[in-house]
Amino acid sequence: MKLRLGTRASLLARTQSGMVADALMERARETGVDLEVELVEITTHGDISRGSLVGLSEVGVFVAALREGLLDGTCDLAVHSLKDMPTQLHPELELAAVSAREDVRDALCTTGPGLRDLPEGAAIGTGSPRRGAQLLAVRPDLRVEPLRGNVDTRLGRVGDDLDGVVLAAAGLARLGRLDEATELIDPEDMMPAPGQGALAIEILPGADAAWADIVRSLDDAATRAAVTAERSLLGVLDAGCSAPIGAYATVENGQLSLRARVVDVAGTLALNESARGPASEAASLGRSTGWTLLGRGAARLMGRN
Ligand SMILES: NCc1[nH]cc(CCC(=O)O)c1CC(=O)O
Repeated sequence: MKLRLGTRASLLARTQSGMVADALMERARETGVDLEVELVEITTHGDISRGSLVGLSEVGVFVAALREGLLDGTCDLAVHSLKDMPTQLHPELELAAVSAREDVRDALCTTGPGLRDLPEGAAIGTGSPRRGAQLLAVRPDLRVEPLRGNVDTRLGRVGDDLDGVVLAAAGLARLGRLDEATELIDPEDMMPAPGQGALAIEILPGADAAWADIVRSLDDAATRAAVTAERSLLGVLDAGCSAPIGAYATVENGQLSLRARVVDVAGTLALNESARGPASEAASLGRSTGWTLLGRGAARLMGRN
């Protein structure tokens, strides 16, 4: 049978979607299921909008159009960067799989120097308040400049009007351009975004076809538990991918370790929390850590009240 996989049109999105399509066809071959997967490009509001992420009122703009494609039958499955998904799951869709995570770190791309040896006052591009604030926490002298556009456009500005840019290592890796990272920033210096580096595959719920089970077999339990904790925390803080919040969970022998950080956009104040517990309790661990951060003044730090 032939499946239509809905994807955003950017090179990164098509590359990620192509990897999922290949993985599905490989699994199908292994299990003797006849399966072909073709990419269907769907244009999203997020690809068109030019403003900074902060200016976008809707959380998950990158995701909404793909979901529409699923619901109106344009595609059978949709691949999203999990980082871009709203913390609330869609009530009419099934999150069938969370893929094994790529490198979760943020990558600093410069003409040579690392974060600690950039020249005084260097201009670093990022549209993310989370990245901007954490850059300033390490190097208060840096100039954080707004940055949008696809990976190629962003990298093209390094050594042009910017001294560097910060991008997700996962995106660079998938595009085969990880060698352009000057430094993979230690999560202690730059806590990644909740869900960074993982892909999500959504389908219409309850599909009992053989293909749906193949999609579900791509799920990586450890990654799912980790991102569940991170996203539950983000949900309690009532925030999305443009918030100055980092969270990073790992799972080892069924034990989940979660670290989280809320920063003010100036990078002068930060709240750090960590928690450990069974991976099976991922959601409640994330929520309770979120409540702890709120109790310590996270909302005020984010400029809410
Ligand atoms: N918000 C855009 C976005 N969503 C996911 C990724 C990277 C891939 C990933 O995190 O899995 C990116 C680009 C970036 O942050 O540099």
